[in-house]
Amino acid sequence: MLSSMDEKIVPIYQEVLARNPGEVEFHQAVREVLESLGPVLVKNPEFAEHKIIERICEPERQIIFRVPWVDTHGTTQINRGFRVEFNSALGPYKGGLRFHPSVYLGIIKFLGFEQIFKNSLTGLPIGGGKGGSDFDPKGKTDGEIMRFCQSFMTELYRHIGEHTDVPAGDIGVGGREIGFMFGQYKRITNRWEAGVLTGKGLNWGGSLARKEATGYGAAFFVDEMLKARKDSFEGKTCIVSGSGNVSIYTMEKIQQLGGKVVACSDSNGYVYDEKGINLELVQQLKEIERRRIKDYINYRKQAKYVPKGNIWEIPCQVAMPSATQNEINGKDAALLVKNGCIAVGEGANMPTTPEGVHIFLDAAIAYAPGKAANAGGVATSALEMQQNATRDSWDFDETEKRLHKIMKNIHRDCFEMAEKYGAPGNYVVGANIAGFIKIARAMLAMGVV
Ligand SMILES: NC(=O)C1=CN([C@@H]2O[C@H](COP(=O)(O)OP(=O)(O)OC[C@H]3O[C@@H](n4cnc5c(N)ncnc54)[C@H](O)[C@@H]3O)[C@@H](O)[C@H]2O)C=CC1
Ligand SMILES: O=C(O)CCC(=O)C(=O)O
Repeated sequence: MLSSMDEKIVPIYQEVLARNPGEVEFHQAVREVLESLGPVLVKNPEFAEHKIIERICEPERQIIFRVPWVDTHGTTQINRGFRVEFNSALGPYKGGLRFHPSVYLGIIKFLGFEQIFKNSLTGLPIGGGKGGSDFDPKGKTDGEIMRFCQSFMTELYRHIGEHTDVPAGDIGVGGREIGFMFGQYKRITNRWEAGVLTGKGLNWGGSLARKEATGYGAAFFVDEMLKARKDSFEGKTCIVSGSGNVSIYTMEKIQQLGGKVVACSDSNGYVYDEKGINLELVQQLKEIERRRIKDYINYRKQAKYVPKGNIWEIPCQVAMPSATQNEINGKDAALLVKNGCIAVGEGANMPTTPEGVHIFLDAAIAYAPGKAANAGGVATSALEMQQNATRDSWDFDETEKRLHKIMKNIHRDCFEMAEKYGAPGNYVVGANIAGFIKIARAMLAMGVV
């Protein structure tokens, strides 16, 4: 248990378990939020009276659809597509699309649920949603990726729009996939509607700094936590798991802030480079050539590759999990703390198991949950929507400056809310309550809908 759940909230959680059987990741995400909300109901009994928590736990709409496509051998393939439109109290549904073989409804619902609170924390007018497919992009040709994306959009297009629901990328969905989906949306609807997707290419409606935003934002958030403890990244040894979009730009910003990243990974293993990870090499291997991280050691003699290794065994002062859910378990968390880790910032969504979170909180290290630390990505997506709506485009520095300010504000709100609710330094409590209260007030104002 992270902490005990308020007795008024226990039946709500039990109802969530009964209504959503087998969706373990969704249960985990709901429980983590509900465990923080007891004191909020004491101060705001109207939230209980109007069943705000029960309503937030039930998606407004869940769409599941067939995605048929033809592979390079002429064989028909069938995948399943999802879009969960979770909560639109604060704005159009907003959240990424994940293409990964592990995707099923429970994963999309956990991500969509997290997204509601994260988007609220940004202070920008965006509701929460998430989507994706069990399609595996690994090893597919560009032609196969294009045909899959076109088929996916051939159903999704009728549910999305700049004022309705605005998807973006997540695991397995980057600039290439967003391009194919935008092209198909434009073709079907006969509309050049920039605001329907974010993460677009820079010469057709995308925003500078969106690609970097999640990673930069996560590093900014950790920098704020360190500053609150009169410390900084300067000279710190850091570990960043993954080697995709979030990981690469987390590493870049850590290096700019004076930290030294010594290891990163992919789903097959990790590389350790005592001289510091060479980012240009990782970008070349992963972003351009789409190769495995093990190839890194072919170009850096002192580096070593550990197949199936556990990256959290490497001693570090700052850990930033940036790959996938539940990648840090209780044992990993205990080892990190024992090895001298003083700060953990989650670039990924829910990368730490409940046991791991409990260990970080008990050890009183600076621990930032994903819904706060990785909010810079979706925040910059909202900035992309602002630029699209005004047919404007800002330069990199301007956009990064806005991102930085948003992350500082999220840090301040979480920090102050944790203090106000009697849990100083607990960013889990701070993020859950700060995110929840804004949505709850909006839902109350809008009546029973
Ligand atoms: N792209 C975005 O803007 C945002 C992404 N996130 C979260 O960040 C995480 C990473 O997403 P992206 O970087 O966008 O995806 P990506 O597809 O660009 O990269 C994912 C990376 O994680 C690695 N990976 C996957 N499973 C792994 C495992 N079991 N062990 C080690 N490495 C593994 C992959 O090899 C790849 O390097 C996800 O949890 C995602 O939900 C959160 C906020 C925004
Ligand atoms: O930019 C977006 O809309 C979504 C980013 C995302 O998927 C996330 O925050 O987990």
